[in-house]
Amino acid sequence: MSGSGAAPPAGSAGADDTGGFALSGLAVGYARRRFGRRAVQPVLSGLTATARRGEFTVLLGPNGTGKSTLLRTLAGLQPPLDGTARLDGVDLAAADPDERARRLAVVLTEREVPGLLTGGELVALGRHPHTGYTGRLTAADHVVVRWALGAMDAAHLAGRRVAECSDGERQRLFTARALAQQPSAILLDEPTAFLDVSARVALTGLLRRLAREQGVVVVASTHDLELALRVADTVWLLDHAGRLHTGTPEELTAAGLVGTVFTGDDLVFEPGAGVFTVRGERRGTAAVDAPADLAPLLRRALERAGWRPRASGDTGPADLAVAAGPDGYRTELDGAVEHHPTLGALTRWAAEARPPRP
Ligand SMILES: Nc1ncnc2c1ncn2[C@@H]1O[C@H](COP(=O)(O)OP(=O)(O)OP(=O)(O)O)[C@@H](O)[C@H]1O
Repeated sequence: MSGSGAAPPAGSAGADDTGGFALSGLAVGYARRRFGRRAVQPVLSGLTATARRGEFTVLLGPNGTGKSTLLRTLAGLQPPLDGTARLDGVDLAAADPDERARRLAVVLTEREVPGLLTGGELVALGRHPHTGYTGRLTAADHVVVRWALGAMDAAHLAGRRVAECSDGERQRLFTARALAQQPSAILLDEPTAFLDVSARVALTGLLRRLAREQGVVVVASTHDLELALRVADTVWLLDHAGRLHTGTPEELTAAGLVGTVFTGDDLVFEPGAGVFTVRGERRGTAAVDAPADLAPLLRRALERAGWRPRASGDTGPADLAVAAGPDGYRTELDGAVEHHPTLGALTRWAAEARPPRP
């Protein structure tokens, strides 16, 4: 996904700079008729939050907390059980479909694959809210379609059948279709799910740029926590009890909320580094002496082997001392010095070694 140099052609986005999404006392869930009576199954209730224009808002939460249900409700695809969700003051649940399509693009996880369409034709569908009665694309529409394909690094997929694309390629095309729509707001449900690591970073970067440069409201759910905490302007964090916490990534981290919601028996959140580490057996502390480019790798290898590496600059005593040299790695544990020719050999040794008994 390039997107960086290529500015999208001017569209409707950014026309109204007062708005964004506003949730007020919103309740979302499912209602169905059973034995002639309406049975309501709420998933989330009492949600109050905003997603501003020009900001990249990321929706986080453990499995089954209601992220997709919330996004579908914001998209106007299912009615709220209570309260309102407005985009630029317009209640999308009550708006007519054409009006909604001009304002809002949605990229959901569950979608039918239009098998006979080519990638280019699929992306061109994004222009339909703007093409009027005939549905014919103008030269300006084609420019937008080409831009959207290029922004998602999907120009080479323009002539390929969507049915013959991989999951990741399809994800790019559906996202390009949303870009081609040039909406005021884009909602995306797990947009990075099928993408490789560089495409994930590129897509999140593109979404953030779109928000900033075009004044678009972008709300995306993801399980890609570490990346989300790096790129989001605002986080909507759903906890296990269905409460929605909002703030910047640093605010929610400092309040201990990210750690509380996602830390489990095996996973622990390190607020300073903004990363999750696997909690395992702790063998003891390890001091690392290595060049700056090698030290983080060495620390991570030791940590996976069950040691607790000292932070760089911490010169306090440690159970294990590891020093990188030109011929490999020297370890000193309980007075015994050993030499390990490679990082792999050191890691295997560290996983077996035991700290001195107290
Ligand atoms: N069509 C449906 N009818 C009834 N209940 C549903 C329906 N779809 C989802 N649910 C329920 O709503 C709750 C929230 O589901 P939802 O898919 O919104 O969660 P999620 O946070 O997106 O989960 P995940 O992270 O696993 O994708 C779950 O308990 C789920 O079983």
